[in-house]
Amino acid sequence: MPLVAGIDSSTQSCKVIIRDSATGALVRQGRASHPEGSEVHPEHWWTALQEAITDAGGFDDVDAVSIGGQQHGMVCLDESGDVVRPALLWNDTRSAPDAEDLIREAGDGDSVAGAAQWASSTGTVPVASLTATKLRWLARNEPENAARTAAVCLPHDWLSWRLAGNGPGTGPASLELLRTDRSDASGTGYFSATTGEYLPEVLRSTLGHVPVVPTVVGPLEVAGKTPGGALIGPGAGDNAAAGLGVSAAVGDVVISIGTSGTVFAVSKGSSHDASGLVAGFADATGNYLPLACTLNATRIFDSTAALLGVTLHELGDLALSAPEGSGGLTMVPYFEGERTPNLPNATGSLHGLTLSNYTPANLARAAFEGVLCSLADGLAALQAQGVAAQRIILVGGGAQSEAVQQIAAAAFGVPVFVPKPGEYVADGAARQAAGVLAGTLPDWPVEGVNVRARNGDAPAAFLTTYRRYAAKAAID
Ligand SMILES: Nc1ncnc2c1ncn2[C@@H]1O[C@H](COP(=O)(O)OP(=O)(O)O)[C@@H](O)[C@H]1O
Ligand SMILES: O=C(CO)[C@@H](O)[C@H](O)COP(=O)(O)O
Repeated sequence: MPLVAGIDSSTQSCKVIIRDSATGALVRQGRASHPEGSEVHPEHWWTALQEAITDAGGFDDVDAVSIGGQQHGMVCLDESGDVVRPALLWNDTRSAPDAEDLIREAGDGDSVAGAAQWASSTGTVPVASLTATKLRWLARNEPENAARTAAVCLPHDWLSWRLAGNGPGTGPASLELLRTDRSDASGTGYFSATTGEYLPEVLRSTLGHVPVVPTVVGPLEVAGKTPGGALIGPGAGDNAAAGLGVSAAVGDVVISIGTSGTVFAVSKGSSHDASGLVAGFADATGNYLPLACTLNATRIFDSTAALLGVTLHELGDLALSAPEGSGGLTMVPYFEGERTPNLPNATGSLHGLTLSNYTPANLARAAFEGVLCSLADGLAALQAQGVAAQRIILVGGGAQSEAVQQIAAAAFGVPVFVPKPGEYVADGAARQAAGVLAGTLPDWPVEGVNVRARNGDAPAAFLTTYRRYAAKAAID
């Protein structure tokens, strides 16, 4: 049977999965790390992709490949195809004032009217994560780099273009070969998920001119070919790819716990949340993907484990040894500022300390409860937009932790399904590649376990306490 490859070029690493296109059986896999930071030169992603492909045994026998990538990152190319400056990533908050300006401008000085206008035209109210706000930042702070920018694309678009043999020095004609898909384009702020069209007026008002942007190809269309002859699929934003990887259907809400925390659902209709909590993205199949994204997820576990001098596994054990509610400790995890709610300058906080509850176990549990409560707020925002949540599907690196699974079930108040450990973004990309080969998406099995909260399906009391302190953080 033909083999297909799926790639997840995420914030922290690059993962390659090779599967049998008919059965979905795992054949080989590989990975490589990305550098830290919210400003990264795309060449590092290309190097990591080469390493991960080699680690996975190469692509010589692979017939089709698709890439899922971290969303929103601003990749600027000059006329010759060279990268103009390091990419600003989704978690870089320096363009927060530009997001505010864009909202105010759309409402002729009235931010409420401006937010409604953005929600209606693009589906999403701008925050610092969106590519459009980064373009405005570039034009304002580095006008010479903005003027040199002949094309703008996203991490997955750029990697697909490199995989097709384009790159630095391939010239202006090669810029016309940039391809993307609707799911990733919908996270730029200069594309309407509803009409499927770019908004050149937004590009002009942010960058100062209209650059080349990747052509948007259909869900199973061929976007190019590798020099070795493998078909390149359209790819997708990583969240949309994860939706494909777990075969999410209407009624499922996927919660991904990685560097970002995301809460999203496949929906038949577009969403236009003027409050800005829910982004009105598109999915990778022709439907929509209303999504709430937080900036603070597994890095809170990483930093708490480092502080306590334990491994992540030990951190989970410690958390599970503490009582629900962490003995009265509450962590609001806005360590890196926050995107949902939109508080780019916020900091994290720890509340309810007493001499008796200040223990490693309570601190560990408070970190998990804080992150999962912030995602419960994202879930509530989706539900407020009319999304039905019959089941949560938990994915991402953090989902492998038993503490995350247990506390998620208590915080969300909805049955939780945890697919067996895997790389669901790369799997979704591989499933898309198989669809490109066959003309239709294959049905690949998704095995996993159901996790129920000990106290049934009512959200736990610690969520109420968390919300009180999170509201305080919003006022501060
Ligand atoms: N047992 C665990 N407990 C908690 N977190 C974990 C565990 N195993 C992995 N992780 C977290 O998973 C994260 C990586 O997840 P991943 O989804 O690959 O991230 P990204 O897609 O953002 O690069 C790491 O930051 C790590 O903290
Ligand atoms: O900004 C968003 C979604 O809007 C993030 O979900 C990024 O797409 C990064 O994802 P991870 O690397 O954390 O998986």
